[in-house]
Amino acid sequence: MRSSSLEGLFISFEGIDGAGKSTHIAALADAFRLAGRTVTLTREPGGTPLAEKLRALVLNDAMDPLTESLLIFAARRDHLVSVIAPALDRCEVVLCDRFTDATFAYQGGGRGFKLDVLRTLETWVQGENSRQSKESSETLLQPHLTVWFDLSPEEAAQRLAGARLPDKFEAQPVEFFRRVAGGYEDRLQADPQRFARIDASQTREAVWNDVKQVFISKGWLS
Ligand SMILES: Nc1ncnc2c1ncn2[C@@H]1O[C@H](COP(=O)(O)OP(=O)(O)OP(=O)(O)O)[C@@H](O)[C@H]1O
Ligand SMILES: Cc1cn([C@H]2C[C@H](O)[C@@H](COP(=O)(O)O)O2)c(=O)[nH]c1=O
Repeated sequence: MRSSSLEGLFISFEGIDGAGKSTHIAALADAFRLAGRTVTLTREPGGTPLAEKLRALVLNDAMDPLTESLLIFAARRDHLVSVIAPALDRCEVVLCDRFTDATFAYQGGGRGFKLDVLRTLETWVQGENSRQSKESSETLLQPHLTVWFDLSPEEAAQRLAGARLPDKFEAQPVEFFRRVAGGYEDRLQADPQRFARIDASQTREAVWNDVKQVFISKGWLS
């Protein structure tokens, strides 16, 4: 496979827990490497030593939604300035397992936390000197593409049942994940050009074909 562009590419992967993101991110990384690109494979919350410490708190400790949102955005800021922005400046492909859409979906949709506060945090964290060379400080640094693995909460719960010990979010009821999915839908409606929605209820092979097709149609893989 050949990649047609040597611009930095920032791609995020989203979906409720168990939707099947992780299954395909590693395969995409391989496809981009085969195309001659350098890939930074990372995740949120996490991706730096500091952000991974914050991840452990967010995934395991009880806290109110504002505390949770502040910790997630603090982790994101550290991740952006020390990993994502430098990789984009080196024209790498950044594949990020979750990004800010997850905060709007989980904290905004799932927890019902104030969207205006999340928007303010998004502007602070992604707007200020996130990237040195290309973007102006007034532009929010957002993924070029967000791949949303769309799966019903019931199917996702079935896939996760017995697969691993559930963390704080995975232990939430189906109704929570219905609200999370609603949060993703709202983000897609607000910025449809950025999103590729994948029917994640298909077989692994069919999902992979759909994911690959999205990247081929953009000219990023062939
Ligand atoms: N298309 C599929 N059909 C059936 N099972 C699948 C499919 N894709 C993935 N799985 C299985 O579902 C489970 C969840 O997949 P995976 O870990 O990739 O999801 P995820 O979206 O990364 O979840 P999380 O965000 O919670 O880490 C795994 O056991 C995986 O093997
Ligand atoms: C980025 C982000 C994540 N979360 C939640 C979503 C998941 O339940 C976990 C991360 O686990 P994964 O196995 O790595 O997907 O964290 C969140 O609530 N808010 C966020 O912004």
